[in-house]
Amino acid sequence: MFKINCLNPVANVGLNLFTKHYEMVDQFNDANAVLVRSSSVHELELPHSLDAIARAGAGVNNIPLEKCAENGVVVFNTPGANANGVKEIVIATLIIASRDIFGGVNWVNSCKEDPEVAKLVEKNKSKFAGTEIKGKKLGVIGLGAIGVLVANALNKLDMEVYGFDPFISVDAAWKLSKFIKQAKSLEEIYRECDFITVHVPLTDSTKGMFNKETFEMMKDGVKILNFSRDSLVIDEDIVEALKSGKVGRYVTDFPNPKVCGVEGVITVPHLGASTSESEDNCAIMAVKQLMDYLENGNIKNSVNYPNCDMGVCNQAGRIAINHRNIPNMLSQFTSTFAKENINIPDMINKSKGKYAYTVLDIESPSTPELAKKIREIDGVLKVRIIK
Ligand SMILES: NC(=O)c1ccc[n+]([C@@H]2O[C@H](COP(=O)([O-])OP(=O)(O)OC[C@H]3O[C@@H](n4cnc5c(N)ncnc54)[C@H](O)[C@@H]3O)[C@@H](O)[C@H]2O)c1
Ligand SMILES: O=C(O)[C@H](O)COP(=O)(O)O
Repeated sequence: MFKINCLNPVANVGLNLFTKHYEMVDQFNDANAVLVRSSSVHELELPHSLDAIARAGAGVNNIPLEKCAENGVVVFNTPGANANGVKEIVIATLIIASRDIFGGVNWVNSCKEDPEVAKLVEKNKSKFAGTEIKGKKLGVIGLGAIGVLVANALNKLDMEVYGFDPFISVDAAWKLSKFIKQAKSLEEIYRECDFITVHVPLTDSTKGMFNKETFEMMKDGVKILNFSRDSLVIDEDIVEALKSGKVGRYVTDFPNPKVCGVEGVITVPHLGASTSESEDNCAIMAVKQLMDYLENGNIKNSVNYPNCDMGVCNQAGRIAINHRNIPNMLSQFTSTFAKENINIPDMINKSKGKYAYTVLDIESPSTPELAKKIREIDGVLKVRIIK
């Protein structure tokens, strides 16, 4: 029986995929696998029972990836599963940011008792006039699952779109419209664009990428959309830039006390992926990935271990080993089986950075004694008996 803990509510359509071999548990400490959305895992102690964490979503900055890898805990996310939800809210708020729609709506609400409201509207509407997005330059930073959809969609709405992503995947490049202009540097985006939308993960290198110096390079009145992560932007600097008029509007999905209520800021309560379609997609993908890992040892869409697919085991035994990516591991594994006179008809070994993963199919059922012998090899982080 596999024990599953949910740190956040996850859509039922995903949870319903768990079979009778799974049990939902309330405690993180009892779990073999955990489903999470944006709750932080950083403060939690990882129990020995824990084999995997699946982030039903894209961003994994709420999970200690290295600590998990060191403990043989595979972390998954669900690439692209909520990208359309984010694309749609970016389009909506980009248009909202180009006109004073919220200002106008709030003003009309404040006139609701006035019987002359219709006349007042016609007299005052010019105060809330804006500009169209057609023909304006949009910079899309990060051309992954979301960035590509955003770039293509807003180009179809007649914006002149510039994309920047030095690490663009082949897959994303295939999906990108030929009408998207390739910016050679971030500076080009900053200098050229009327609107800038950012779709990169929060990492040490992207943290604080929007700051005093970068705002100075931008066009006066530039409108910035952040549906990625709070800490990509230095709050004090953007508040200053809004006050001076350097930045015209700042749309953020990550409200915090420094930006809430500041004039020119449009705060959205982290709604990018909060559509039933995105929530369902993420839950289904996360649960399927967890089940395949727990039942077969296969890894798909992990952010701290390599992908690995051995299919379903049709041998007597299967053993899965999370280990360091260092010399001489494979020979130690195979010689352990050789000493027991156990044949290995099939195996796979993959690595990702400092970590590696090996799955061995063997001609006799795996035993706890065998697993213990493998676990004692220096560099082994976790051993699981799959069969
Ligand atoms: N607001 C929401 O609800 C919501 C929903 C989904 C994702 N997100 C955030 O959006 C981010 C992107 O999501 P995604 O699904 O598109 O991820 P993704 O991994 O498909 O794409 C990220 C892209 O950013 C690029 N990149 C990385 N560093 C870069 C840099 N310094 N400059 C330019 N490009 C860089 C990568 O090459 C990749 O193509 C997530 O990491 C998450 O933080 C937010
Ligand atoms: O990274 C993500 O996928 C988003 O920020 C969505 O987060 P959520 O699942 O908490 O809505």
